[in-house]
Amino acid sequence: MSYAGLEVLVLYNPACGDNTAKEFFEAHVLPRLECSGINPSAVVATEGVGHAETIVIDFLKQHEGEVAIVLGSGDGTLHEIINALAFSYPASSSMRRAIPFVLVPCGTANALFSSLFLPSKQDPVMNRLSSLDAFIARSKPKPLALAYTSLLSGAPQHNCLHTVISVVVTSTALHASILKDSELLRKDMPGIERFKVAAQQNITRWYRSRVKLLPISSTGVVQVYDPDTDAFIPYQGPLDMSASIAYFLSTVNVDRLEPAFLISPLFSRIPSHHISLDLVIVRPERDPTFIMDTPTSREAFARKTGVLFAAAYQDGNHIRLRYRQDGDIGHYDDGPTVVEYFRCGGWEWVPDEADERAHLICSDGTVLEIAKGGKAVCNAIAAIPNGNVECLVYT
Ligand SMILES: Nc1ncnc2c1ncn2[C@@H]1O[C@H](COP(=O)(O)OP(=O)(O)OP(=O)(O)O)[C@@H](O)[C@H]1O
Repeated sequence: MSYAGLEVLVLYNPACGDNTAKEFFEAHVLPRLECSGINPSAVVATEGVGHAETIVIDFLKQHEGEVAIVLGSGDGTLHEIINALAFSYPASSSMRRAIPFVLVPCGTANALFSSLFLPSKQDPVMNRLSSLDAFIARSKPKPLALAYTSLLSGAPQHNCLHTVISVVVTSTALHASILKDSELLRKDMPGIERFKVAAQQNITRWYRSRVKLLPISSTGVVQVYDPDTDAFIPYQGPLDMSASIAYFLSTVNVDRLEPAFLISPLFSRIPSHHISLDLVIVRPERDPTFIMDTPTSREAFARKTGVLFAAAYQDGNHIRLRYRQDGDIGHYDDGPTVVEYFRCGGWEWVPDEADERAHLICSDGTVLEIAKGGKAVCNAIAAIPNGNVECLVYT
């Protein structure tokens, strides 16, 4: 296979994960490219937040032909780049460009990489080079699905104040709180343990909100996972719910947020044939022993959330947990599921004005805030809306 005419940008974030991207690129990535006869047009290290966007946009302006981006980072840097392609890349009606990414996981969680590549090789270095090897072998890159979220102002106008695209996760509630608080711990805890510490800090919070589930646009249906049949079935419940919510998280492209934390395991086990996202919700009010929202009931429920997370680390087993009549949770044959696992076209989240933490929203680790009285609307989409760029990944 020839690489003639292909312009390769090698880009890494030296500050992601445990700060070793530079060493990894110098020791493994650059030599491998050289051995394969691929001479990058540029090798650049990011210098701070937002720098990756500028580098990529400038590179694309300078190189109008076929390109590939070898990216050493976590999910956050990829998120920055995709949002720059969506919102800062100049519109050109004449040319639609494919931007394939070669992912070299150097970040903290690397959710996308860990979902795409299950560890198959003995050698962890070789595992990290899997996307690079696919690129060198010139395999066909596959398109990335996206979730498009609009943050709207309050009624009656509902003006769009901000839009953001996620390539991994869009969440509110506990996960958004974890991401907000874990960032403060990054310096002392470069690894995934900071997510666990932040989870403990937030485990007793509930979030008051109105939620609307949006159907998959090609079928008009919202699906829910049925553990009895181990399949998705049409959801017959109300699409609109007002509730206290402990956990609310949707994913595209991934079944996990960390190599072992399979929060949306059905993404890979029961693949969707439509443009959709997987949505995991935990509403404590489904607990048969729930009477009212008090500090004591939140404390008691926090233990169940702990069990649920532990099960997510055990091959995504949380989706089969059910309540017994006495409120105990386990892998029982009947009883309400602890998790509601939906496959839908999107969702709306309208936080209760008085609940400040319910206004947080996380998009691939970036935490944003919904305006007072406003709402967030998230939709699964196949491609960047301006239609100029298609994002792909070598697998
Ligand atoms: N030189 C730099 N110094 C400090 N921060 C940087 C630098 N370059 C990029 N960044 C920022 O680092 C942040 C984190 O990067 P990234 O998401 O790639 O890694 P991570 O958070 O460790 O991994 P993950 O998202 O998989 O958990 C990004 O928001 C990016 O803007």
